Amino acid sequence: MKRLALTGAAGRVGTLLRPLLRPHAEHLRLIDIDEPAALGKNESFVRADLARRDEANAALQEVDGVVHLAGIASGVDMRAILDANVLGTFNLYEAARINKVERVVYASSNHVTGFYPRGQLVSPLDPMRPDSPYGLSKCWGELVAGLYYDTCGIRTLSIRIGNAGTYPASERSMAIWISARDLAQLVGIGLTHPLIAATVVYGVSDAEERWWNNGLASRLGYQPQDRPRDHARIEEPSEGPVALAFQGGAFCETNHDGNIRMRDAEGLAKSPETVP
Ligand SMILES: NC(=O)c1ccc[n+]([C@@H]2O[C@H](COP(=O)([O-])OP(=O)(O)OC[C@H]3O[C@@H](n4cnc5c(N)ncnc54)[C@H](O)[C@@H]3O)[C@@H](O)[C@H]2O)c1
Ligand SMILES: O=C(O)[C@H]1O[C@@H](O)[C@H](O)[C@@H](O)[C@@H]1O
Repeated sequence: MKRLALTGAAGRVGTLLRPLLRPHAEHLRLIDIDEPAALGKNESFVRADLARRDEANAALQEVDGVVHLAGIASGVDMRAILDANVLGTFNLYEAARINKVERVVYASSNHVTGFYPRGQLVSPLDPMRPDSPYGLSKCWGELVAGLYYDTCGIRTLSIRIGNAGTYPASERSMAIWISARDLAQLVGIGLTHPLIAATVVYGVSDAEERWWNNGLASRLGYQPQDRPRDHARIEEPSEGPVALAFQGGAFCETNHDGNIRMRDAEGLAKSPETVP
């Protein structure tokens, strides 16, 4: 790819991805409200708040593809999430349309399906089951991607990233961690695969314990190189009963009354003895 943009470039995942993306682009434009660490030879920085339409439009001028990481990465502050994730992602796609950007890789999240029980193998085709205001905002992002493929042909790979920390730091992350190089491999697929339209995969390395059916990612050529157990440094405290029951972990505890409920794909209540 000639000119690639990376939003949220100053953040944790952006900082991990930059050195892996740079060799594959003639130019990498870093977009963020905060300044990223020292620029490399083929990098430039554009300060932009994507919640502002004019700044988003200007930031995406003359790029061929964009990896969209910018946003609030956790939490329950709905005002901030509405600005950065909901409005920010909408503006990103409007800017892509106006500037004729053909490809987007969208940093979605496992929290789109965080309220599935841990014993259940979930696929991107299963109904969304967000676990928090943050998870809801990521559902929105995936839906926006679909709208912009249907209306103007912008192709998006939404990657429901598990945990992209530098190493797996909790029991939960043993099932959901993705290394930077595996994530970069998925990003590459998203930017180049001819069949991508509005496609959703999970972003996970070669985990022993599987929560997600990632067959679609395999069909697109994804071959994870790293195994969470080879990198694990467990240091996070063990989780409470609600967090332990569901894939989203502690995110599921937001406003949770402590009564664990399950439902089926049709939205009907499951009795506890049929769980999962
Ligand atoms: N870290 C993970 O394990 C993980 C897992 C799943 C999904 N994700 C998603 O990946 C993305 C990056 O996550 P992260 O952990 O690097 O988060 P982060 O908070 O470290 O980085 C987010 C970056 O986005 C920027 N940003 C926020 N609002 C913005 C706005 N309005 N305009 C421009 N820039 C803005 C911030 O300044 C920050 O540099 C997020 O969208 C997050 O939801 C991360
Ligand atoms: O579930 C997880 O571990 C991760 O999920 C991501 O969506 C969040 O951005 C990150 O802060 C969490 O650590």
